[in-house]
Amino acid sequence: MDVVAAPAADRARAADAVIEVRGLWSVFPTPGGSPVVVHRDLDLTVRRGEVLTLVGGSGTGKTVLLRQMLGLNRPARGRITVLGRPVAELTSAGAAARVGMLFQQGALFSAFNVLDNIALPLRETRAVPDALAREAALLKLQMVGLQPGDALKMPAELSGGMIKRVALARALVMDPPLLMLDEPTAGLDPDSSDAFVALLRSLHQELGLTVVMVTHDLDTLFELADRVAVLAEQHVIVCAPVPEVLAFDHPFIRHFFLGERGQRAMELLNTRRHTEKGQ
Ligand SMILES: Nc1ncnc2c1ncn2[C@@H]1O[C@H](COP(=O)(O)OP(=O)(O)OP(=O)(O)O)[C@@H](O)[C@H]1O
Repeated sequence: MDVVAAPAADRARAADAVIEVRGLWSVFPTPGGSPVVVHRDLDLTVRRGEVLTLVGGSGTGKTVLLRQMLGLNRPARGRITVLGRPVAELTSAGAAARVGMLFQQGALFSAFNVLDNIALPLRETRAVPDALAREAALLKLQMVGLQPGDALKMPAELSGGMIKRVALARALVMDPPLLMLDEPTAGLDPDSSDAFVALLRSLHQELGLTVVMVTHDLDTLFELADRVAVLAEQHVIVCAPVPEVLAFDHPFIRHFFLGERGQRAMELLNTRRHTEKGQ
């Protein structure tokens, strides 16, 4: 029985995987010195429907890994598949229909108004008439909590929180099943950050998205993450729900989660959960 059951379980797990990273090596040359190995034989699986958060010390290669999972950086060695296909295919036209990306700074085009920024990925594919692209962009504008009256505003007129929302609407305009977020709350004040996290949480639930997120912000992590992948010593040392990660004995984990900052964030989260339960 076991002989038959094992491959079936493997197949089920593989079908559940939205991103698979196997045996990844990232190596960068240094001027005049020996090359820097950022990732060494790194494995990671992102499961359908989860919010997976990447954490690690500065320079451990979180952004490089995110860029590789988008097909923007080529690894020195290893295999990455996204939605069952080699990641290299993501650089082709129409990739925005499979993966939406929210870059750290929002990265809006300053010469385009809000609506045109959101519609851009749809227009680039030339797959739909312009009127439909505008309609889809307007729908996404409202989905991220902006008003129709914001459509004609220019990026320079927007607050930091609004820029993030426009960038999120653009990332979602082609209804991709997978969303990547690089430091989604960086640069936002605490209120805007809380509001943006609440928006991400409700969109994740409503749209059934799979989300990969890099963040240093513990409030954001505790609110959103189903699992946390910790990068250290050039690979993923643990990938699990927060309680299991906390039980993993490693200096980075102790410093990141259990230092003063981590204790504060956890207390805040527990108080919030307690209040929500009482309502
Ligand atoms: N194109 C490149 N050429 C050379 N080195 C690079 C390149 N891109 C990244 N690196 C190096 O790879 C390492 C990992 O960088 P990365 O930006 O992924 O770190 P990170 O974990 O995101 O750090 P942080 O938390 O500080 O943003 C760094 O040492 C960086 O200098």
